[in-house]
Amino acid sequence: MSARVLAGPPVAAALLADAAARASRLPAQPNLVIVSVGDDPASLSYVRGKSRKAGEVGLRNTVHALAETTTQAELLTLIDTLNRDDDVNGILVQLPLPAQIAEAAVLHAIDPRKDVDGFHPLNVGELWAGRPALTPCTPAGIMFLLEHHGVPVAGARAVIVGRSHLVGRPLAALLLNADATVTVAHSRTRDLGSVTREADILVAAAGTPGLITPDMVKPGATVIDVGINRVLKPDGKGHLVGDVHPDVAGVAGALTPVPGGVGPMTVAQLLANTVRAAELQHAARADLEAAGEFVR
Ligand SMILES: Nc1nc2c(c(=O)[nH]1)N[C@@H](CN(C=O)c1ccc(C(=O)N[C@@H](CCC(=O)O)C(=O)O)cc1)CN2
Repeated sequence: MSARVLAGPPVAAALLADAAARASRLPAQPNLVIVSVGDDPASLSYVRGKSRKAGEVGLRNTVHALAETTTQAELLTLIDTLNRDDDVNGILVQLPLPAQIAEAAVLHAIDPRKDVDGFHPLNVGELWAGRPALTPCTPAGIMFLLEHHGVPVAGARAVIVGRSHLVGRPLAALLLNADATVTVAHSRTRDLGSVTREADILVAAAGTPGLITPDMVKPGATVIDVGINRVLKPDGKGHLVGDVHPDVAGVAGALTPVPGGVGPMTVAQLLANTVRAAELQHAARADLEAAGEFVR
């Protein structure tokens, strides 16, 4: 028997349709600013994809493509300008950044109300406290995908392989907030297979091609593959493969493909977060106006 395929694009389309409908009810089109630094081809391609999709759902957006040699001070100056601009609802800095720029300094500088990536410590703290927050896009997209496909989360044993700030850690908080019993495994976990075999929901986010093999999966489990690994196959061509070995399809109950699984959810969730940020900013302004406060 082969696992049910949890395809991303139709679910991403549903999320985008909802974001577009909510955006159309706002007094102004939400405005997203995307900042990239350097020439990494994959990053530039993700940025183009985000900008294109934003336009498709009716969001205003601007891309600042900065040179590889950009200094941290220059990037922080740009972020300060964007923070102060009331017409900007969302700010995203594409990762990774070149070595001369400290990622934490940049992510901490973004106004948490415009932090559509959900990486600012204030948003991270709210998420772990179980309160509403702007939430990192890949983990939030995975939760939407699970819900859309009717995968039960409450009471499920969830195992995440990978403890990154982009995926593993925030996804652990989201699954915990949704009443799953969560284990985070990583490169130092002993006997990884004995841990992963416990999982009703297994998330592979380690960045290691084919790490999860059929013997590591409980029969019938839902397996979410977050890996995006570019490898050279024997045919001499470059291919995109996940962290989950293809033979896992014979054991799992449901499986996300790579490509076409979690990746499209990341972009859709970014645009949903941008609309959410705009909604919250408009509501805060309306509250101030109702209280007779001066609003710029
Ligand atoms: N500031 C951020 N930087 C990065 C994030 C992020 O969420 N915020 N995530 C990743 C990259 N990423 C978005 O930025 C991203 C990765 C993959 C996809 C995607 O649609 N993948 C496709 C395959 C695309 C291909 O052929 O390369 C798929 O899986 O089907 C979208 C966005 C790191 N940086």
